[in-house]
Amino acid sequence: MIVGVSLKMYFSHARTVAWVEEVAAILAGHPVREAVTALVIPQFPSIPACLDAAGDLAVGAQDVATDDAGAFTGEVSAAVLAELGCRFVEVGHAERRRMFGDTDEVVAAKVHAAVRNGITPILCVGEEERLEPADAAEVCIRQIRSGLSAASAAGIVGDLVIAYEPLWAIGAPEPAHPDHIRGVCAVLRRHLTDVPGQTSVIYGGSARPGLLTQIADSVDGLFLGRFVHESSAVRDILDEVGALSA
Ligand SMILES: O=C[C@H](O)COP(=O)(O)O
Repeated sequence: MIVGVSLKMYFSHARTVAWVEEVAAILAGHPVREAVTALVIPQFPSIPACLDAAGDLAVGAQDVATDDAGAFTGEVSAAVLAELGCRFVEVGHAERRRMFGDTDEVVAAKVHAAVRNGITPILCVGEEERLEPADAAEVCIRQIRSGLSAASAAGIVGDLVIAYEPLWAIGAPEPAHPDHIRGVCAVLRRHLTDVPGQTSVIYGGSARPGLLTQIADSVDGLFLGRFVHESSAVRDILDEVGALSA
């Protein structure tokens, strides 16, 4: 099970590090600590301090450059993220696609940059408007094929996490209905059996404690945001993982 958290741009640096220290302590004392991949994705400047405080928590980045080095002012390369110790990088989040112009081509180049530097991409996919699960899955599969196209053309195989995040459920009062999530993610999982490397499907979009229990047969974990800003909510989710595996 993957329990991933993006802190987006919500916290100060001090609060980010304090949150990571709290969650690292919760994880260290939890019986499922060896059965989960728990990861936090802070803002770029907080990454080194988070790595120092993370314990068994993995640390990721919220975005990555398409190129590894050169005249790309303001960008952050996968090479440097790998050098620091980041194991994951988020690519193609809806907010990046919508607000910062990350096209399908850019997303594919960023996935390629991550995998050629040994970092696992968390490729975010999801439909914009509410659709039936089969139609939503079709949109997502198209985004997955496109997102993997550059890495595949280069013959690079690496681990891959697909974050299924229907856009209408991000920042919403409620997550998508469990039946919808299960319907889409089951199709995505079947599709990924043909993709080389270790693949996982996690759900994000107003995810919170209690959801995993309802969708655990169809997902490999959660991608969380606002609803774990209180670190104790991470303990609740780890407890769910424990109950599910009991
Ligand atoms: O990266 C996380 C997702 O976009 C979900 O965020 P949210 O749970 O705050 O809606």
